[in-house]
Amino acid sequence: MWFCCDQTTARLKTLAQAAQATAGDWGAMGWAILGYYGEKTLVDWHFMTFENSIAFLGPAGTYCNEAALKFAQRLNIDDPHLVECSSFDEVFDCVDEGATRFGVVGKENSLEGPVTATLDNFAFRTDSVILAEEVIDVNHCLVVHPEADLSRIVRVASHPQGIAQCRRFLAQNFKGVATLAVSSTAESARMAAHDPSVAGISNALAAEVHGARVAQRAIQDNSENQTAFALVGRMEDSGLLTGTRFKTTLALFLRADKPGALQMILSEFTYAGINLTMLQSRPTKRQLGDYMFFVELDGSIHDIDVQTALECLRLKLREVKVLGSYPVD
Ligand SMILES: O=C(O)C(=O)C[C@]1(C(=O)O)C=C[C@@H](O)C=C1
Repeated sequence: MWFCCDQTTARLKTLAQAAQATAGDWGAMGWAILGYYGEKTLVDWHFMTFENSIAFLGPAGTYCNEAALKFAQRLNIDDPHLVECSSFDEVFDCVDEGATRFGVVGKENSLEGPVTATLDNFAFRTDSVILAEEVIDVNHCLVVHPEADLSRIVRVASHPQGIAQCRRFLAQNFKGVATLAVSSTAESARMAAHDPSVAGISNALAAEVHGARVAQRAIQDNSENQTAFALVGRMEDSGLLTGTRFKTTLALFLRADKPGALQMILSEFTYAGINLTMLQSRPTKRQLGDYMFFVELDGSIHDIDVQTALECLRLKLREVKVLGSYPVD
């Protein structure tokens, strides 16, 4: 059921949550914003089925939204019920609390590296796992109010990753202008559409959805800018998607910090002939100087060589947590 209303997206979210609370056993209400035109919002209102629900970083038009639609296609979900969240933490909460079956979070960017907040969620907060990976091309635009004068911009807003990926452009074109970190790139487009003194960094779709104007395209420091997103879900759903190429992501916790600990880990992968695609150390959050490692490798936990390496590591480490073993195409 579609309808057009004169409510803001924030107010609609409150209404949708109230409807969900009263929906009871016969299913929750779901809704998706199809377009936002000034004060009017075109809404697709439906009964949400848990099976088709995907939480993503909103509002509409984020790169995460693009990834969620690609995952829906791979899952053969024709009418995904997309649930908008304001952070990746909230996406994890949706899946963990059973509000949605799936969630989509940023995992790694080709310019800025691993999304550490996502890795930390997997290592320390959630029992959900990575079910699949989808790589999205990131083409940032400078987006402004339709009547904005570029010389009067006093703030450039975006997701911290968006700002970091356009550092050179900002230094050359907005020297001395303050930057503002907001929850997503599309949120910065929404802000720009309402305030001529604020510019946003987002894709062209977000500008169109939220009523902003694209002032300049391709402003990222490197044209080869891509972000890998993870489909997050319960362990029971791993294996739902199949593919020809697999990756496995691990969180490795040492028994004790000692010389050669990292070399010992790496040598297990070398002996098993496994190619690593990412290595990241992160604080264990127990005490200063205490670190654990995230490792991503080519292969599946069903491969004999991966199983061999994991068995050896389990003998030597305090914990080997498999964050997911999933198809990448
Ligand atoms: O803000 C968005 O549009 C997002 O989907 C988040 C995100 C990220 O987490 O890195 C995704 C891609 C870009 O790298 C910038 C921001």
